[in-house]
Amino acid sequence: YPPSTWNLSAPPVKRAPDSHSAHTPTQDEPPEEPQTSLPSKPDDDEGTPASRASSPSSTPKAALNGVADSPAIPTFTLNEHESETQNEDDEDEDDSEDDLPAPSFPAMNSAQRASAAPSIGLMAPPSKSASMAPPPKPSPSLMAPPPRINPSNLRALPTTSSQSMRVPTNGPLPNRGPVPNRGPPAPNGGLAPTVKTPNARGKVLLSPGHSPLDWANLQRSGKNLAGVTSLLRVTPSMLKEMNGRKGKPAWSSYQGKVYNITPYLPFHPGGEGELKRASGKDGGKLFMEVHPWVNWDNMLGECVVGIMVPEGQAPGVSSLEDMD
Ligand code: HEM
Repeated sequence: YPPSTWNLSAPPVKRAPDSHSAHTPTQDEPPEEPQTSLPSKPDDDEGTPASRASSPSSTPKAALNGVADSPAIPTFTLNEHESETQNEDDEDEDDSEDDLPAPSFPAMNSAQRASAAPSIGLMAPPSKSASMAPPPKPSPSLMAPPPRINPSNLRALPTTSSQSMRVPTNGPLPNRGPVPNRGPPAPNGGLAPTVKTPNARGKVLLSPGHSPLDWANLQRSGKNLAGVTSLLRVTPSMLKEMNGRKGKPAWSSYQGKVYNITPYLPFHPGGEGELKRASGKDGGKLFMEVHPWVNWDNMLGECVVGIMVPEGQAPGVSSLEDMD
């Protein structure tokens, strides 16, 4: 830091108490003046020492006015390098340095200037409007939003095929419309069942102890639900006689097997009357029209009587292999 230069140009006697502050010399000046005088300083540094000494723009106006009018005001010059050069050359001529231009601040060899970019000293200071301007905004290219991702690219799974594989959850289920062959079509276009049942699906209110769970428990109870001691060869005439009337059991065939549906009548969710319609004959068609999703053989597995055989064959079946 240039204490020697300061001592040469700033009289300590008339210095203000806070004159040691670096900003003191410029406080007496209009704020615009340093900015107007500074631009000429780098050019002067590049010029010859003679031109710098004679150029009024080589020193701040404070120095020009202060030296002439008020020597008590410390002045500094931007030609610090020149002053130091002269000091090195003429160290003994301390008095002659009073005529030198005021030292620059900060000094050319100061840490402030050393830390700054080398080109700063050669660059013109920004104008007042430029110094007050906000920082430049990033270019639009930097502020561009990220590219939008097409939502269709996020889902690789096909939607149409997966949806087509789904079972409709709130739509009408297949074969859950009105029970066929049960009267004229409904006035509303067949959306509601024509059969008067306690609910829309034609289910009936089962008596206590006849729930599906009760039927399952009954099948596991080991009771003889078929009503026969051995599997029978059932002819069509035999099946027709077992229609549930006159104290006879109700038999019904399904896919070549004959079942005793009598014990299941009070458990049938569709009601006894509906189930009796299949008595004494093949009930497969009615069954499939109403509820093809129901597993007949599983529901009536313990009610198997025998297999259907052509008319004229001897009744009685001795083994299950014949049924399969
Ligand atoms: C003998 C064999 C049969 C068995 C094991 C059987 C079993 C069942 C079962 C488990 C249900 C309830 C279905 C459900 O909740 O999804 C049901 C309902 C019903 N069944 Fe049957 N059924 C048989 C024969 C029949 C026959 C022959 C008819 C008509 C001629 C019939 C008419 C109905 C009706 C109207 C319902 C109520 C509507 C419905 O649940 O969708 N069933 N049956």
